[in-house]
Amino acid sequence: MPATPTAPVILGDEPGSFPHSVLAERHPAIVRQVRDAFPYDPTRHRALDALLANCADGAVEPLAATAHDRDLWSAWGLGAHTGRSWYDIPWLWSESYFYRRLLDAVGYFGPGPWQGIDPFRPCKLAELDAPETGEELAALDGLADLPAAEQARALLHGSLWGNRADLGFRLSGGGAAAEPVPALVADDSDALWSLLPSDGAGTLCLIADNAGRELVPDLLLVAHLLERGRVGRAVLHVKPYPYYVSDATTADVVDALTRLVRAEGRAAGYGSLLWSAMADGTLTVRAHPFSAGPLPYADLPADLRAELATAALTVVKGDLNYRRLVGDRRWPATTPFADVTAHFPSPVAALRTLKSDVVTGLTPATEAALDAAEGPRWRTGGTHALIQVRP
Ligand SMILES: O=P(O)(O)OC[C@@]1(O)O[C@H](CO)[C@@H](O)[C@@H]1O
Repeated sequence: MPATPTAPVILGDEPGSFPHSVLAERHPAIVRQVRDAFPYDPTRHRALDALLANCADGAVEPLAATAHDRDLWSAWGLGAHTGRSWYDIPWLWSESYFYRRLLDAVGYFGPGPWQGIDPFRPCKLAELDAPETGEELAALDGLADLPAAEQARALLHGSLWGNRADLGFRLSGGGAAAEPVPALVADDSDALWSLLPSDGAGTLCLIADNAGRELVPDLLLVAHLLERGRVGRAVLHVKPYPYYVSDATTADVVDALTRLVRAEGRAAGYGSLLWSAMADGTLTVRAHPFSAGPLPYADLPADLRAELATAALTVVKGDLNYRRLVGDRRWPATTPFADVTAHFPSPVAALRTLKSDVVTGLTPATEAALDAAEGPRWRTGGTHALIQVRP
């Protein structure tokens, strides 16, 4: 195994593959869903219809000359990809740019009356208001009598499996499937805990994924670690604008915290703790432009790299962040996780349910058992999860 392994970058050009289906089916479905979610005006409808026609069959179009982030996207490869089919360029790039174009179509970047209106907010709020969220918060009270290590484990698993609640995934996947066996295809959780300094002074960075029913357990985990003095400070990285349907933005953090403080019992306590932690700087929210960029984390910009380098541990949540962490490539599943994350500036833990083909760090026996039991379905079904750590 070379020190820096490589594998072909995933494109969306293979009919019948999962990436192809996302471009050909999921993206048009998302445009239709967004068009129905708001009483948009004729201009917005025309723009959404144009995107609908373009995204499944057309070529990548440039941003307007006046776009505030045109230089950023140029630096991220827009010039090279303009005019090419959405299917023939890196899938990660196509997907990210699709969401950027969708926000253009709904007028998110303004100027105009739709500026700043998150087209996915109704779905995110519905999740926070769902009875299941209330049940999960109430279940927190039942943890109080457990030994500390078991409480921490339960909250870690809550955050991990919270990743299954992904609205984009549900659009085409039809919801979570039956309980997986084995559920965890890799479990480095002991290594994860060992990375938190015993003096409790370390900084935890959490690169968040989805809002709603994933962000709530993420916040509970952070609150628990702060409350127990396992970490001295936490930094929550969210997206600077709506992305991949349900990805968390600062507004979603506010909604989730509001939901927590209005809950009862322990959930409310954790909500207050986090609210105060934000006020005194113990908990910081960051929304770096790169967080919604189309590139892998190997290409972190210098400022974000330097910031993450100060963390005792960075927890990277979710499927997309996993793809960006290890590189969106056709890795053999047994490629060592440590090799493909060697570029990352701090010790790193990936918490992810499997919703795309990319996977690394499996043992040959685990891969063979999964293939034998399910064929390729285990890779994308969201029924399996992993906790992988590179110290
Ligand atoms: O990052 P998340 O929320 O866990 O998952 C994002 C996701 O639904 O979107 C991609 C396909 O569009 C896949 O990587 C994955 O299935």
